[in-house]
Amino acid sequence: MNIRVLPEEVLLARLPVYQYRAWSRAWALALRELFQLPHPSDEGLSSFALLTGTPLESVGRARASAHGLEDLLRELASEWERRARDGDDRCRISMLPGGIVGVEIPVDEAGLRQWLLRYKQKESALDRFITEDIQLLCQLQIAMDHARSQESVLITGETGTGKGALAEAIHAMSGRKTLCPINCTAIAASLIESELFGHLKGSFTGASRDREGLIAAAENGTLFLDEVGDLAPEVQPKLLRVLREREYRRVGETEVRRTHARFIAATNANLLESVTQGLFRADLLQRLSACHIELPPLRDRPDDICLIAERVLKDEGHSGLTTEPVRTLMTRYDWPGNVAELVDAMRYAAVASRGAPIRISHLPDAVVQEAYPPTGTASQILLTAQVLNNSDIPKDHDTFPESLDAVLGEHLKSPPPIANNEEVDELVGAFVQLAFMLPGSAVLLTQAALDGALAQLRTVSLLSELRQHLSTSHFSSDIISTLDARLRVELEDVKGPPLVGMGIQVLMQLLGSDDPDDRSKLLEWALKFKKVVPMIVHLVQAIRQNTETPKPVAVNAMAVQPPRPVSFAQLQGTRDWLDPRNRPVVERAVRAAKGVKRTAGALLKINSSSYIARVIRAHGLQDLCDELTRARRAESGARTRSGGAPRKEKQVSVDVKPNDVAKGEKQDAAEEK
Ligand SMILES: Nc1ncnc2c1ncn2[C@@H]1O[C@H](COP(=O)(O)OP(=O)(O)OP(=O)(O)O)[C@@H](O)[C@H]1O
Repeated sequence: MNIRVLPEEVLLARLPVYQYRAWSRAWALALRELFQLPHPSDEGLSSFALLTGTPLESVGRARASAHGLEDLLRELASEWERRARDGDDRCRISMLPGGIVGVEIPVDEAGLRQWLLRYKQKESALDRFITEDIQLLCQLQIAMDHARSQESVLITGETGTGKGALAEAIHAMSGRKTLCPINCTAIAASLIESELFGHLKGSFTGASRDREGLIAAAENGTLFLDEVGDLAPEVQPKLLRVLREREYRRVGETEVRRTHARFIAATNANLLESVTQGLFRADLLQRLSACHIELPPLRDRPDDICLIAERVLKDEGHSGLTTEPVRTLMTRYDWPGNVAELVDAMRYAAVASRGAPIRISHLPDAVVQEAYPPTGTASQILLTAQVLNNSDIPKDHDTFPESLDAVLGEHLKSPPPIANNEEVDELVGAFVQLAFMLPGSAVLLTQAALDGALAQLRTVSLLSELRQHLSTSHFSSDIISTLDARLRVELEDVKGPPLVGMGIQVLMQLLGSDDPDDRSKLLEWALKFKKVVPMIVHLVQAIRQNTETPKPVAVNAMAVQPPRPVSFAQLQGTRDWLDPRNRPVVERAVRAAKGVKRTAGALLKINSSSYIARVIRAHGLQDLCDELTRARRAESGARTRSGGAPRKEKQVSVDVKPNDVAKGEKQDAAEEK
């Protein structure tokens, strides 16, 4: 339904208007559209209401407003009837083609202004309430019907559903004088009585002068008792008396006073339950709820969410919600804080988006995290991976975030299956890559990656990687500190034999810590970092190569193959040979070598038997070494048997004993320190 009321300036500009022939009783008609038009005539200005005969459809918030217009039309019609009875033939009600009916009543300018003002008051009071929910519309209608009466109104509903706003609207429509609000929770029980009823000087310690209470202040106005469920039990009988007898006494005074205030109370508590528990008087509840309005929570009227959100955004000077995924996400969220929370979230999004269309990443974290299933579950990781793998979304900086939003929105409609650990690991890699690709817009993904990474020990390096990335991109400091905290916890849990290496350095670099305590802690952690050192080394290399702009680097050693040394020569002097992926290179070298120790010693330039022991173990080369030793022994034995000069056997250190390893590692650690 459309309602248009021309602006006052136009109304008063006396523009020409139509001529009419037939008439009908305006208030008997169902309204569809109404205009007020000025009608200049010889006798002066006429007000003109134009309506269609189409039945009123009970949709939209307009219904509540229409109620106000119906009143106005009724007034116009009865005014017309009265004047027609008085023989004023300038009053006309006309039927236009298409069932349009006009009511034309001559009024002077002051009269027109008065009508307009009254209409505007009615219109604007409930205009704040945006809803297409039939239940809420009915409640607003009750509010409107009872606005002008004397009876008390009780507004109930969850926090943020608009109880305070409705109390104000009822007061505005009531035509009463002042609105005096009091929050029954915020005022101490000892003070509330004097606050409400007033007191006499000296009636209690601190009462240094006479004071009128709020009931007196709200004379001929409205007293709004917010959070009435918290009203102190000792005050309840006194308030009951006011409601019953309209009488009260100031504290310390015997004189009985009368009040003509109207009472509106609101609460998010279940007062019936409070009555059962003996916290609230049943008779007071009954008096307060002469008219009871229950505001439904936002989650029960999902269609309102986007309507209200758009209105808030527009009020903030934003163009409004634009993408479907954002709408989907917002309707998935429960909005425990109801409209108040929605209003705050939209104000936040309006700022975060800087005028651009609202995307998922512009919404507050709480909304996103709640609406998407909790990150860190395998299913969530898998979900996003499916999205990444199966969709044709372009992964460029400009369009990717929106298209990802769209695809995620689509996937959210069906719950994803559970992933196994390997999938998780792969997917985490994908996540992190995304985070690299989308600086400033992948908070959701990054958090998922973080949680996914936590699911597996061997992805500890991913955490470091993420940390590095986050610090160079636009993520909020909150996310970074969350990540730091989790990284620390995760590192604490890393088990395994100690290992010296670049881990210490790398971790310090990644965590950027100058604190000596932190450093020694890091050292401890790094010493445990057997498994991930190769990855960290790679990471550092990558970071060094990309100091200016962090590019998408291969972050998950399992999911994405980083550039690796391909020849034995490239392994020289490095510890990359511990990386399992280098096994073929190492194996080739060992096979080609005359002795394992010599080969390793010569090529890797590491004078530590334990280190060699580790490479053998890391690559599962024990069998190969045994085989080589046997072959060499056989060869030298054959040479001796054939009478050749016995050659001095080179020691091939393949029989690695556990003690050797431990000893060597300790030695390595000492050297490294
Ligand atoms: N249907 C609605 N359309 C638009 N805005 C609304 C609607 N309902 C509530 N609001 C707005 O939501 C905000 C919160 O409303 P209000 O403070 O009245 O809620 P409340 O129920 O009194 O909250 P509390 O229980 O926390 O006191 C206000 O800005 C109000 O104008």
